[in-house]
Amino acid sequence: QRQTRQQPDSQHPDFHFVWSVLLAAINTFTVFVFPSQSLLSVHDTVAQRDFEPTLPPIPDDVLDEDEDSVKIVSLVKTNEPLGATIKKDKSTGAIVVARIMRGGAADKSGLIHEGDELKEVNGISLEHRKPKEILPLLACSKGEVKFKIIPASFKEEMASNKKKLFLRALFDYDPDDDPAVPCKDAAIGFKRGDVLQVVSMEDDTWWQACHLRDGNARGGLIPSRQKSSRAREAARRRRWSTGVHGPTRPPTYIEVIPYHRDPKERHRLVVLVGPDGVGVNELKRRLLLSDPDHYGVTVPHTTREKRRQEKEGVDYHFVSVPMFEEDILNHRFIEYGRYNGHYYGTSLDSVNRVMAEGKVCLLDVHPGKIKHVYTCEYKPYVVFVKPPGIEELRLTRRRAKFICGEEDKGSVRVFSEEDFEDMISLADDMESQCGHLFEKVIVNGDIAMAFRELKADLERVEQTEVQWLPAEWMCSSPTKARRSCGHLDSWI
Ligand SMILES: Nc1ncnc2c1ncn2[C@@H]1O[C@H](COP(=O)(O)OP(=O)(O)OP(=O)(O)O)[C@@H](O)[C@H]1O
Repeated sequence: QRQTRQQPDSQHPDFHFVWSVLLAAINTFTVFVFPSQSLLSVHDTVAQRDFEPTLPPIPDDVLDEDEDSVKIVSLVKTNEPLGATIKKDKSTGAIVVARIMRGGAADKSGLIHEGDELKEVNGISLEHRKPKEILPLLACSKGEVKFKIIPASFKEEMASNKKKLFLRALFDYDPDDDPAVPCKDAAIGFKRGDVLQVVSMEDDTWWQACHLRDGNARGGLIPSRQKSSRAREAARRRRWSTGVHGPTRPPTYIEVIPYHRDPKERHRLVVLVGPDGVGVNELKRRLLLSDPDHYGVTVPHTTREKRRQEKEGVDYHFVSVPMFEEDILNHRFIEYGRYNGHYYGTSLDSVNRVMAEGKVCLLDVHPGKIKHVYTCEYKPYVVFVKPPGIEELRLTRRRAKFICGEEDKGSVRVFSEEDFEDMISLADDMESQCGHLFEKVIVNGDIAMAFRELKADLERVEQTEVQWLPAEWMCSSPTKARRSCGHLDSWI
């Protein structure tokens, strides 16, 4: 609680304000004004006796105004009129202060302004009332008149907050390498993954944004979505002259919003994706071994017979074909398939089970299946495991063996040159089609280095105070959606 006393304003000698500002958790503040000389002397006596003004209690109902900042203004009625007019806002139906008469009581108090929304008078709600019904309420009140208002200034601030737009860049940008930038000094560079606050989108081709990491950084030019999308499309065409990559536009920015994880909340789901044989399983295995109490993996479902050494719920959930098919129909699988005549699949329930144990669930799926968990419920942190260049693949995988696909009936063999080429080409496809979903890219050259980088990154994510999540996840919650979405498509 903060208390200040203001000296009588020399321009308005008949007014003296005693301000009691109660700062409540939701930015609610209460202002009381006692506008008369006689009241001033009475109050001074009280104040001298008590050594400090006593604070009036916070009205109980103020805290219910979850979303808005409410101001309570108490005016002691004199013979003087308030000196304000009110009207009904046509678009919202709210009662707002239309005019403040110069020199009138409202003007002198400095506490009621044009555009302020009147919510209540003396505890009576003004909702659905016409202005002419409100005037008698004021006329019949005696002594103190208490107004509950939403200040226009706060409404403006809220409106501007709603427009705050944060984007995560999905590509690296260096103005020095961009011949099209109108002024290199006015532009800012960024790396894929950086979060930028967009401050102006007035120009179609060059937006203004600042880096979030540099506190009070100045805004600089960044290529707009339209601009960067075209530039990246052209670059991609230069790399692949054939049209094999289809018409998908390269991702540019994704709209994000801040998220503070409560320690009581579940951990984010960690999704590992990459082309076959790149090392997703190897990295998952190493993570599990490094901290089995902290990391967990899903138990798959299968319709094949249980083998003697296998345990139900540990190696697999063994289920019948009709049960499996029912789960397919009920969309309970993130991914499923048939192998050697049997069904295998990873269910959402198995993910939930690991997460409910308080563990970080490690899930590896085909990138096309990420959509099943791309929600606020799972808040997936998607890591793309990428192969290094072909030289490094040859060097690092000399002794590695991998399990081949269905055609070879699961045989184990060493990598061929063709495997390496396929791995690189598949990784390129994945990146161009799903790159906007990847929050981290790990190049798996040296396995020990890749593992260290992955582990450190996952720890960093857990410890980071503010994480930036795609705004589209929050659209399922109406309150948050109203705050964060609506001004742009979620990924742009
Ligand atoms: N960086 C690396 N250096 C050397 N060998 C590696 C490296 N990463 C993985 N391997 C080896 O490559 C083989 C394939 O790896 P892994 O099984 O993890 O691939 P994967 O991405 O899970 O593919 P799949 O889903 O097809 O099994 C394994 O023998 C693994 O030990």
